[in-house]
Amino acid sequence: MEFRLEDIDPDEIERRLAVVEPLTDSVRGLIDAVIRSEVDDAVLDRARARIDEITAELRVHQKPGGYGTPFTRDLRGMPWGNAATGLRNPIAPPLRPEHGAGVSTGSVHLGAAYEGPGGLVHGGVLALLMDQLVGECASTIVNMPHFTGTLTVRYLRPTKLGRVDLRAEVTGTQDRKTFVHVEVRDREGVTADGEAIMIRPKDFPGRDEVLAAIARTP
Ligand SMILES: CCCCCCCCCCCCCCCC(=O)SCCNC(=O)CCNC(=O)[C@H](O)C(C)(C)COP(=O)(O)OP(=O)(O)OC[C@H]1O[C@@H](n2cnc3c(N)ncnc32)[C@H](O)[C@@H]1OP(=O)(O)O
Repeated sequence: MEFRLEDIDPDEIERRLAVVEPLTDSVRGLIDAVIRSEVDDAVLDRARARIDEITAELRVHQKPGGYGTPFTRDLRGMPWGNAATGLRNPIAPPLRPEHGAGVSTGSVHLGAAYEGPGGLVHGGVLALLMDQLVGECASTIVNMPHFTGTLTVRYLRPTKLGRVDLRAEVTGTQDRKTFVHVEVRDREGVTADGEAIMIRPKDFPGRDEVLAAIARTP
């Protein structure tokens, strides 16, 4: 877990998102089209060549490693490379969690890119989404970043591709540990649930900046 302060204002965040969110959405569309296209091999070959050209163009100037977790002085997070929520990550569905009193929720549309057994959501994808939501739930409610120490998942019945809703709730805290219950539903009801033990790490890169930003936020 590495946090990095990036001192930009809300207008600059919106400006960047106005450019990258449509790009990310286009690539999500591309991923879905590659999986489901039934065009002939020549068309697929031409598509590959054009995609390779675009990839080369984007690689001219790149960050080393991952995108990281920048945040602003007023603690607005920009984890745009995150595998579950990243607004610059076409692999992310993306989950957009909302946080209330002790509860976090989020809904996603899981299409062909998230399939495990035919027509059903991959169990690892559900664990990914649960992991993210319990992480944000514990971090937001206790107001400090938390790592997942243990996440136990019970797959109760198959989850159909399509709309999936998640809900996480803090059930207790003990020193640096926060306990979170999480549930997943498809259109027919609960399909999986989980229990997480979230740990507030003693130290992590950017900790002092995060603490200063928390102190500044009302
Ligand atoms: C608004 C403010 C926020 C700002 C906004 C930020 C938002 C931020 C959102 C982040 C959202 C991320 C969402 C993605 C969630 C992931 O994906 S996190 C990535 C997956 N998890 C990991 O990589 C964790 C890897 N493990 C570790 O780094 C370390 O083992 C840990 C978990 C930090 C614990 O290390 P530690 O602090 O040295 O632990 P330690 O002192 O040995 O033990 C402390 C206590 O925890 C218990 N414990 C330790 N390890 C475990 C374990 N694995 N399982 C259960 N219990 C354990 C110990 O038994 C001990 O309990 P007590 O004896 O006190 O009762």
